[in-house]
Amino acid sequence: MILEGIHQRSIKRTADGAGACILDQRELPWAVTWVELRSARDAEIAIREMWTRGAPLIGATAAYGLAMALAEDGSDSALAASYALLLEARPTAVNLKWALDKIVEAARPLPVSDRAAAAFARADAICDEDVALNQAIGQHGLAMLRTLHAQHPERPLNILTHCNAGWLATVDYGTATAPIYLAHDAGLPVHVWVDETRPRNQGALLTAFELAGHGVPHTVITDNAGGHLMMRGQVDAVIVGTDRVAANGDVCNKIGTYLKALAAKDNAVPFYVALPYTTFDPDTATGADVPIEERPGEEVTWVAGEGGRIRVTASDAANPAFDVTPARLVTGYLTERGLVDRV
Ligand SMILES: CSC[C@H]1O[C@H](OP(=O)(O)O)[C@H](O)[C@@H]1O
Repeated sequence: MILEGIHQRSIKRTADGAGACILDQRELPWAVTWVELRSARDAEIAIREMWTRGAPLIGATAAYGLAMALAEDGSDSALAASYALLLEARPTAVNLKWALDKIVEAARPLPVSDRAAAAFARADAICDEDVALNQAIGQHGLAMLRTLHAQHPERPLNILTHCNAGWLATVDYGTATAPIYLAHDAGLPVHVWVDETRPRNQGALLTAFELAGHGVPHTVITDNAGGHLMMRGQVDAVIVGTDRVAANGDVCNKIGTYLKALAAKDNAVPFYVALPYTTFDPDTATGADVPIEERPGEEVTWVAGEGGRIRVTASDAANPAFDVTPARLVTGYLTERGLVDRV
């Protein structure tokens, strides 16, 4: 059965306060399965195997993972080992290192006996802040959508999005989806073209789940249809999330984003990137310097489906999980501080 999901917090402290609960997103939309993480290793596995994913949510999950490590062993050596373990879980989303560094900053100056409590409190604050950041992105995005809709008040606004940058990629609300949720709730008529986003289909499986749950009109499309729709004037704006924006404004995001940006440029469709400050990486000069995760080829040759997975080819497969969209193709960056044309 295909379920629908109204937005909610996608990560929570366990009832005993000693762990973290996450949704196992590999099961969506067929099942809503909450999983308890009880150690840094649990968190590392959940991130690496994409039980939980999305740049800000990866950061929040790693933050709790490091807090759990400190509860087990608060020593400097254990902290360093768990930091390294979690940092290696996935290389591209800068939020992972950002969150781990915040936990170290909060805990390391304290006596060993006080470190775990401070780390859990900081992880809680990272989650609360992410929700507020995304709500602010949503408000600024809503203003932008109102301006766009004023150009075509007679019909809904058609927005195209890629992958999942929704509440399932963050602690709540999402980044690219926050303006969409707020527009829908404010009565601004919107329709979303949802890129399926091969090979893991985060769009078809997760974004569709989210939008259906919120009652937002949407249509799932193949990744290759976006350019055609833009050429036919059926896309008013593209809004995507990001895993890392470099100092020069280059945007690293799910594989296929760059091709959408090229099509948008060619068809004069505004291309917006929604991000909180935690996804901006001033220490990485350009997109060329961002580590691009290479995931297992099996994600290309096997397809997840209700009741299991089917193999679609016996061939080898390459699976770069992200690409880089040059800043020159970005119309604007939708941040918690507003819509800016450069970062
Ligand atoms: C709001 S960040 C969402 C970002 O993360 C996704 O990657 P993954 O599903 O592999 O974690 C994708 O790049 C989204 O744009």
